[in-house]
Amino acid sequence: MKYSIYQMDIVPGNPSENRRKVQEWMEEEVRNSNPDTIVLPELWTTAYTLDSLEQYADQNGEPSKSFLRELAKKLNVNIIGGSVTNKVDGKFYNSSFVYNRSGELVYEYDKVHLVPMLNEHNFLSVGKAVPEVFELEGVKMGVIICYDLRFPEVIRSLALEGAQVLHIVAEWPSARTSHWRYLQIARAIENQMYVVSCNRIGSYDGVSFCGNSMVINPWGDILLEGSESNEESLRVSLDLEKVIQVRNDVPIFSSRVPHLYKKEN
Ligand SMILES: O=C(O)CCC(=O)C(=O)O
Repeated sequence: MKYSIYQMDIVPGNPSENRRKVQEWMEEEVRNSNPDTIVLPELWTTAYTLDSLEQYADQNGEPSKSFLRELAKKLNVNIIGGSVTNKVDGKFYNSSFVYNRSGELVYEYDKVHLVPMLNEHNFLSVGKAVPEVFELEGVKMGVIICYDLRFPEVIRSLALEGAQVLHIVAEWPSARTSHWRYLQIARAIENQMYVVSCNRIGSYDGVSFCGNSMVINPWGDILLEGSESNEESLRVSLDLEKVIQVRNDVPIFSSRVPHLYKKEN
């Protein structure tokens, strides 16, 4: 499966300008490298303009859903649609939408781990369910949003449900770049899955974001890594046989002893 990742800078509080940027980039990217799947970053329509949610957030996923659906169909490409702020039943969520190349909404997820360092609880609601597995081109995969990366239990559940690829859409700050990099490598090794991440670059409100979007194979090797501060298209092909090979070589899943693990509340 061929991927293109858009490590983009985001214009704060300007959804139509960000949609214009994304559309232009996608059209050029599909023309130049014909990927199967495209990945966008977290909150790519607005950046972290959480104090203006009423003004800029989607309503019931619109217009982002229509925008992504039409592009997926027109360009014949799967889209892991980063995430957007989204108002549903009077509450705001940080929501991710996944479309297949026929323009079908394959999966949607509202971020469940809200970030205390960004006061997300003051603005956003917790999603109702942890991430679940979906399929693109017959491959089982998952998507998480930024801070979710710190919660290995959620990613383990995806692996146990059969996910072979984990996507991470993010606005991860430069202040914690080392956590961003090491946690992704750890998640790839411990779950023996590909990790494909898309982080923004640039800054907003005094916070700079670290880029370093990554593709890591199930052995923990970094196949590709973005720069810290440039807008870039990152391109890679995933060999999914590698997942099976690593899981055979070091068969951690059959070594688990779940009956001995403590049940969590
Ligand atoms: O966990 C972190 O250090 C960053 C998380 C974050 O910025 C986010 O979830 O948007």
